[in-house]
Amino acid sequence: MMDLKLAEPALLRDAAFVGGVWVAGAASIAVTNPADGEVVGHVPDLGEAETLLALDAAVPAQAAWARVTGKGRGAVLRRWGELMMDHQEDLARIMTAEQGKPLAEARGEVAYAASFLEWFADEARRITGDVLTPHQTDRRILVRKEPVGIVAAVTPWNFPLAMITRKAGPALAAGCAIIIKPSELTPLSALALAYLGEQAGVPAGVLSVITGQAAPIGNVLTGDKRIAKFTFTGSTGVGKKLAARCMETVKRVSLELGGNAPFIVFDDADLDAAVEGAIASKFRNAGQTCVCANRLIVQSGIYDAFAAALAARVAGLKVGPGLAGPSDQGPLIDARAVEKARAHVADAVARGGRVLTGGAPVAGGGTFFAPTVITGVPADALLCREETFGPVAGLVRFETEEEAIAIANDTDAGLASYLFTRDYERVWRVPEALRYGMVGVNTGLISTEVAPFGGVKESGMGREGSHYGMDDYLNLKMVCLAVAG
Ligand SMILES: NC(=O)c1ccc[n+]([C@@H]2O[C@H](COP(=O)([O-])OP(=O)(O)OC[C@H]3O[C@@H](n4cnc5c(N)ncnc54)[C@H](O)[C@@H]3O)[C@@H](O)[C@H]2O)c1
Ligand SMILES: O=C[C@H](O)CS(=O)(=O)O
Repeated sequence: MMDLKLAEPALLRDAAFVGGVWVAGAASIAVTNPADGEVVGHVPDLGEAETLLALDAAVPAQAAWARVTGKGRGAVLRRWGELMMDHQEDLARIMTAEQGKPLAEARGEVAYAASFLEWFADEARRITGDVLTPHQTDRRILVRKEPVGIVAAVTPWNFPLAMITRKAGPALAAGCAIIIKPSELTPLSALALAYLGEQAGVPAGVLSVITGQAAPIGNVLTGDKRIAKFTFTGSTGVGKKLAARCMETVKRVSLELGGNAPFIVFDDADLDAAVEGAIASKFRNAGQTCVCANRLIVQSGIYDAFAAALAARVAGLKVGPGLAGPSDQGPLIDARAVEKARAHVADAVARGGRVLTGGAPVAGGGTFFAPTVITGVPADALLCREETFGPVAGLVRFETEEEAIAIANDTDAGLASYLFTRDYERVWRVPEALRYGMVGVNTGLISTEVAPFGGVKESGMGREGSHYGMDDYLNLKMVCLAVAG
């Protein structure tokens, strides 16, 4: 088993957090490092029974938590975020070991994840309602905002901490309780987060983290009527299936699903800025982010210069295990991810694409794939139709702005999109024409706790982060009072 060299070894948990109790369970699941297959730790293989225990504990705990003042709830969230930053290095080492991202990226994610707890610590005291102008002189109308109740959350492996705090932050700020099923690939980060939440003063039952087989746990989280809201971050296919099941008990549902981001470079773009933006957007987390540039759509006049400059930068990216020293890119999460990247490259080449750099798995073990640039990619290649979720940049050529927008919008996804131009009218015109939840203009990095994150079309519903992020965890209650006229 790996020695993570943690300053606080207790952060590496081998038990799940069920209703305020650390539960070991009969069987366990090994968590392995994608860089070399070494065992990082073990977590309990829990199921329906333990999920019901968490839910039984959540019912009274949530009622009590909702009676705490917003200021009181905010103080616990703020302390939780502070403890995350106090343990930033340990949390980053656990994350890199189980997910693979370079240590510098993992440190960044710890800070990004903590920023949601800090943000929603403040939102907790700003939950306000309305007093409306009545329709009759003998009536008074109020609108209250109340916590939805018990929340179930299912989260992915690619951002093992941030995708949890982006939900737990607003949920606890609103006065909800939350039961989280993290990805079976990265449960150790989630359990370390729960350990710090307990230390921060999150009451027993308000937070549970259940590890184990997805289906039996998910059946309770999507089917039990005591759960008022279900929030999912993950692939579009799984999200659709789970959301459908939630409708049997008409739960509130928010979905953060897959993307297929266009990255449009116009002739008038700043070439260096566009190349750096493409590196930041395409190759962060080895291309395994939902907002990665998935199609680089480049105008003819700048195409060759952009392709050459991008390929030169990509060829210089250092690939290696995240805990073995500085690197720009770690392994992909598993062999299936490597195969998907390989298939997308093969399809693009079969359709006339030319590999300028990379194009294949890196020899020598682990699930490393060389950062890749391919030119001459047709807009209907697999690379453009599917979310690659790997370090492969395919360049599509276009002539006119109308053509670029048509190519960009030709997908069922609608999460993130990007454009690089120095034409100030185009800066307004093109974002208005793009059918996406988010648009980056002259930047490849758009994610922040202060802005609403989310998609349209089949990329999901609801928003996470910003004051908008509270809406999914609050119900509106109208009160109509008869008073003497
Ligand atoms: N929009 C966003 O904010 C966002 C953020 C991160 C990742 N994603 C998307 O997530 C995907 C990658 O993450 P992934 O591979 O973990 O996705 P995934 O859908 O395979 O898994 C996501 C979660 O769902 C769980 N799950 C799978 N089947 C289940 C079932 N039957 N019942 C209950 N839970 C079940 C998994 O265990 C995991 O915890 C990509 O498509 C990416 O775009 C989107
Ligand atoms: O993968 C999706 C995440 O939301 C990525 S980000 O760090 O929020 O951009």
